[in-house]
Amino acid sequence: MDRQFGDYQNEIYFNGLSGVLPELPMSFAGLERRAEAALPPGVWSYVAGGAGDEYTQRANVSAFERWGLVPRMMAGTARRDLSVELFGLSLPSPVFMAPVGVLGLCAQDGHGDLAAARAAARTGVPMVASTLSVDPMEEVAKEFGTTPGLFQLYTPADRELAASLVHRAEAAGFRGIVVTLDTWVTGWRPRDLATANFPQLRGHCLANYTSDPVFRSRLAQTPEENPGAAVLHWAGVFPNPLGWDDLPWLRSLTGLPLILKGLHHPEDVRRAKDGGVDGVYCSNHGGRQANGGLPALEALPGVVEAADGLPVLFDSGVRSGADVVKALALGATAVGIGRPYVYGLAAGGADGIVHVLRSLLAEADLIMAVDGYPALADLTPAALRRREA
Ligand SMILES: Cc1cc2nc3c(=O)[nH]c(=O)nc-3n(C[C@H](O)[C@H](O)[C@H](O)COP(=O)(O)O)c2cc1C
Ligand SMILES: CCCCC(=O)C(=O)O
Repeated sequence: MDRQFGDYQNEIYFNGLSGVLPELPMSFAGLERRAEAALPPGVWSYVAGGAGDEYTQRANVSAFERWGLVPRMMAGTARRDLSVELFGLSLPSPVFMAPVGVLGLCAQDGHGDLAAARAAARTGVPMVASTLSVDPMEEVAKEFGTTPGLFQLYTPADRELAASLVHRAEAAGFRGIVVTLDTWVTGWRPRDLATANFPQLRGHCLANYTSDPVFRSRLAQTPEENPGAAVLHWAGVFPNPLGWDDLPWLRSLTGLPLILKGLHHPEDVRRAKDGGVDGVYCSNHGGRQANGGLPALEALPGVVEAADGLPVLFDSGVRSGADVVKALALGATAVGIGRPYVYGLAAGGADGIVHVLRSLLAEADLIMAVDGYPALADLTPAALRRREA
């Protein structure tokens, strides 16, 4: 993104900033309210909720308040450059859509995965498409346009099925495989336990499995004939606690960039690096898996140091352009947006996602302009001060 200072104000007030819709809220709090009103209660509580009393989920967000960018003046920021090279891809900005299962259920037409892919095409913001989707990955990938997409793998215990999912992603044109390590079993999520509706929610998001030749070959009847048996079979192969011994096998599955999601400990980052991954992804799954842990942002500097030059993706708690800038300054190569774009989807479909992404990027760009950091390379830990609690 290369913009002239002042563009946003002119566009927003006089012409409308492309993609930013006056009828949708500009604040995260407003979006949250709009999404809650738009979604069925069970879907809302699934998306908005987290593990335990949601302390970690809240701490992910408040962790950003402890950091502040130190403004620099007369820094020649009339033009900024947010473009980034990642895994050999040239991206217009260092922002991506984090993988979200059940996206399909957050769209009025039931096709939220396709909506997110269309938003990726319109904004250049890549989508990491979840294994758990309403539409099969091949259909999702068709909507990406020229924006690259990544595939997020939940690694089933059935290795042939895992290989099939990865090879389908390669064939469909995905440009990287993100293996999520922290959700081989679902965390303690009181809101879902109370509504007890999440098995049904996930049952709707198994298109990547029910369309898979290996998965289908394991069933006595087709998923169309006996959907219940297909869901049960899925529930049997989903839980798969991977060990470091599995990394050579994972690595052997694909020549695409391989990224491990859920890493916090520097020792884990070093093991991943030694195992030949192309990137590490620091995330605590938005506080949905284990409560009581530190905010993901606290782990980021240690992950960056251990990654020692390997790209570091980050998510968990990013709610604004200011948060994006802070995560970049703490060393993230690219920053994942989670719940905000899901709320945009619920509020306004693909247009709602574009609205959220464009607003976030406009704010990040303006902060770089106003605070005197014209390039991503200028955003280093030295640009930040930490406020004690
Ligand atoms: C409703 C929902 C579903 C999610 N599904 C997945 C998923 O399928 N795969 C995955 O790796 N992460 C999943 N995540 C985690 C996100 O990728 C990301 O780590 C998280 O949303 C970041 O936290 P935040 O949204 O609070 O910023 C999901 C998150 C939400 C909110
Ligand atoms: C089994 C987990 C499914 C999707 C997910 O990752 C989430 O809800 O956080």
